[in-house]
Amino acid sequence: MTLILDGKAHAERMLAEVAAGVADRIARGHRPPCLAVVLVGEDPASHVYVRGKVADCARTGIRSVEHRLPAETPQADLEALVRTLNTDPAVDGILVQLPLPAGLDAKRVLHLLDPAKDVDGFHPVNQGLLLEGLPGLRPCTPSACMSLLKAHGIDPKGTRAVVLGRSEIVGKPMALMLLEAHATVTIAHSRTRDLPGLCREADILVAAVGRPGMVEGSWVKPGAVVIDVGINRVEDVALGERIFAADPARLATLKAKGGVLCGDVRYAEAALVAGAITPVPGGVGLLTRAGLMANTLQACR
Ligand SMILES: NC(=O)C1=CN([C@@H]2O[C@H](COP(=O)(O)OP(=O)(O)OC[C@H]3O[C@@H](n4cnc5c(N)ncnc54)[C@H](OP(=O)(O)O)[C@@H]3O)[C@@H](O)[C@H]2O)C=CC1
Ligand SMILES: Nc1nc(=O)c2c([nH]1)NC[C@@H]1CN(c3ccc(C(=O)N[C@@H](CCC(=O)O)C(=O)O)cc3)C=[N+]21
Ligand SMILES: [Mg+2]
Repeated sequence: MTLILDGKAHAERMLAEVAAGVADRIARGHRPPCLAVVLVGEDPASHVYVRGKVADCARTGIRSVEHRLPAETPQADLEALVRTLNTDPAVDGILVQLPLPAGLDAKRVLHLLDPAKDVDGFHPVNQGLLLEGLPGLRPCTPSACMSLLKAHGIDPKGTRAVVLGRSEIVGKPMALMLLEAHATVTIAHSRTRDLPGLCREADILVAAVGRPGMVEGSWVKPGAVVIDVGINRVEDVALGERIFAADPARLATLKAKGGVLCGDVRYAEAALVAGAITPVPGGVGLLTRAGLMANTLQACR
């Protein structure tokens, strides 16, 4: 039997814990934690994610303040906003939604953040603390994945872990956290040779690539734990017919609605082989949001 690692259920547990922490602070006379969300431009997916984050704030008692800027905002104006939020004592956490519109330099903005308010864990100081194995604000997606493993009694110690993707926000920090948990970690990327063969050696396989259905069932070692971070919208029916060969319901939805969400893993195929697997949607995405709430409470404390 394949264990479905239910992100929704675990996100609920994480949110309940944050809500209790917030309530406790308020009961002790503190103001609620406050998260400032900076959203530049009109990327529809970013708007959906930000709406989700604001909803999670409301649920946990965290105050959220949205700053929406037009896509044409000059770099200097965005940086001025970040400086203002850095020094605003009413703001505990700052999230600059990525990707930024073309023409804006995300790295410069992230380096400017007060590390103590960097609830995404993207500032070099927080990255450095993670590298050193010290406490700090850690990236939400990989920490939520670790929390999900822990909640299901899955201990990475001694296992072979393969992380597909080496981005600053998912792949690299995920690999560091698995390493910290005593896995033997391989990081793969677009230049890696024989990806299928490498994946077949993984006891824990994390896919964070951004290519719908890239990981086929035949790439998964029997009994492996599969964590699918990818969130991709598939609209192309020809692509859907390939990646959803084992998933007629998903293919039907794609045809009926003109689009469907899909991870980097072919869920229906992989679930037949894996010992445990996260679905998309209903997996890591919701946990990332819950992780952000936990980081905001931590930043406030
Ligand atoms: N669930 C959640 O909360 C979140 C989900 N995501 C999703 O996760 C996915 C990855 O996001 P992110 O890390 O930001 O992506 P990036 O685009 O920043 O990085 C993608 C990584 O995948 C590698 N890659 C791309 N194509 C291939 C290939 N054909 N074979 C092997 N490796 C490949 C790239 O390699 P190289 O470095 O060589 O270019 C790169 O390291 C996306 O679908 C994104 O939407 C992201 C953040 C949070
Ligand atoms: N500064 C910054 N921090 C981020 O954490 C960040 C970001 N920028 N840019 C984009 C990625 C992506 N991301 C997701 C958050 C929630 C879901 C989520 O809630 N997913 C649900 C619903 C998916 C849907 O309906 O679209 C699910 O998987 O079930 C997904 C993806 C955060 N990111
Ligand atoms: Mg990226």
